[in-house]
Amino acid sequence: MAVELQHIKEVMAEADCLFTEADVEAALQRMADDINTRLSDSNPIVYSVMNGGLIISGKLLPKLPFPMEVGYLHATRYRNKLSGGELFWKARAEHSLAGRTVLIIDDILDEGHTLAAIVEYCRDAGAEHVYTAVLLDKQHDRKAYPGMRADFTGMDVEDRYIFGYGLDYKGYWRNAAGIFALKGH
Ligand SMILES: O=P(O)(O)OC[C@H]1O[C@H](OP(=O)(O)OP(=O)(O)O)[C@H](O)[C@@H]1O
Ligand SMILES: Nc1nc2[nH]cnc2c(=O)[nH]1
Repeated sequence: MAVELQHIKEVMAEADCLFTEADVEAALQRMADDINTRLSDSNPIVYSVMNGGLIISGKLLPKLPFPMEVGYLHATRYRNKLSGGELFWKARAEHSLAGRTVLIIDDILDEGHTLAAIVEYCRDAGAEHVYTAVLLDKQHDRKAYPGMRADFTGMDVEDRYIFGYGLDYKGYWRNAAGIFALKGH
């Protein structure tokens, strides 16, 4: 246990800070301004994708001063590993989505399989409009389909293993107040 925690501490000590807390807060404000402009009259259901979407949603939602319902979905394909596998659903929507506008909030669009599956699930459940918001969009050519983007993106990030602001390293450092890249990855 002590060895593991020592490793977790070393990972942070050796990591590169790609975005500071101030950078992230500014990006969240830009996202909120954009979401306010486009969705304030849409009476949306806003879903945070657990676990990674937790911190971002908690920061973003108080900046959206319009009526909305809030819930969570839990789908994961990394499960504390550094590369993704098959999508595993832990919790699906509790609301009826028929005819509704849905906004999905997650921390990162990496290969995009997670968001693509969630969007498809919401559409199949009858949602009229499905929007996506991510703090980070990782820059590479391995997207689920070419040119894939979220409707609202905070910042583009380089193609490295990232943690902080909801993103984990082996289950740790979701609480880190900045966006960090793992040394050597
Ligand atoms: O674009 P993709 O390649 O599909 O990856 C993005 C997803 O990966 C992470 O979730 P993860 O499966 O690690 O679960 P977590 O949120 O519990 O960390 C992240 O929170 C996104 O949901
Ligand atoms: N923590 C973390 N989770 C991810 N899920 C998809 N890409 C990443 C990443 O770079 N870091």
